Amino acid sequence: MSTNSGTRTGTGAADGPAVRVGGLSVRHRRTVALDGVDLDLGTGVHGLLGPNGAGKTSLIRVLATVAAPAAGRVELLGHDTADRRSLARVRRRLGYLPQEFGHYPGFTVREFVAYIAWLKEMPPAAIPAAVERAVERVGLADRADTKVRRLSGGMVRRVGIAQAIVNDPDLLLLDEPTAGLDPEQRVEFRALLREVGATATVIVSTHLVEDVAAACTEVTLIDSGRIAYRGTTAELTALGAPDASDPSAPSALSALPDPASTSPIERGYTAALRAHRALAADRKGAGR
Ligand SMILES: Nc1ncnc2c1ncn2[C@@H]1O[C@H](COP(=O)(O)OP(=O)(O)OP(=O)(O)O)[C@@H](O)[C@H]1O
Repeated sequence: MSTNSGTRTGTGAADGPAVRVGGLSVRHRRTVALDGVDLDLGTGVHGLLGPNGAGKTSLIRVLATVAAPAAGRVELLGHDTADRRSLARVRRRLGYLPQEFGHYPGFTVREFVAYIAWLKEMPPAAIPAAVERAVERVGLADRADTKVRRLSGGMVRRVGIAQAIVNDPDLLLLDEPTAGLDPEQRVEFRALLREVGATATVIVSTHLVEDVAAACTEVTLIDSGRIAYRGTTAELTALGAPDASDPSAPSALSALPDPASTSPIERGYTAALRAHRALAADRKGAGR
């Protein structure tokens, strides 16, 4: 199912979706990065796709509470983020890997992840075991005592993932997490995502549609600050290979990329984007 409303509720969360966003607008000076976005996201792994500059990072930064919206309502884990008093409570239950991941190169892997656990106000007695588990889950157990400055770029990225999951977050936000990971690590990482997404709400911004195909239950496609498509991964994939006799198939599918050089989900992505842009152009033409 595809919808432009962006409304899809949680899967089984008794207390409602972890993320509820209404009329969200984000600006960077005169640039409108997000324009009136409505979005509910519940338990599961959600892929956030879209072209460069679509607004993915802007959305993740607001959900991570590191940037404030220009307008709209953002409710995370049942708390309105406009209420400054509830922010600390929300942040304790958040995990966030920024696109530009800042770290302390002089810390060892273990020290750095423990430091983040402390910043997240985890009970001190629980920190050592939580750090070991997080470091192990990203495959860095044998590097736990290595200084971060001595790690490869992909390993540093994995430290970033470890610090994001150390507190077993209920809401995990990952901005381009697989950038720099080798194929073996990407496969492991996808398994980790699915594991975390079984009980938490995971939002992954990525350019790699194969990551989405392998790890995400649902996809949100953003284009020029608006929700262009929402659906399950299977639905987006099916959009790339429609039944030619289906009269409801969007005309945007008529000239999809060559199947020999693209995967079904890549074609689905292109189809969804084109359909959204055609609709937006029609609306603009009709003055709506
Ligand atoms: N600090 C900033 N100052 C000015 N404009 C910005 C800033 N950050 C983002 N923008 C603009 O906001 C829009 C959305 O950017 P954003 O980084 O959210 O997109 P994105 O989908 O994450 O892109 P990418 O896939 O390239 O990472 C773009 O037009 C971008 O140029």
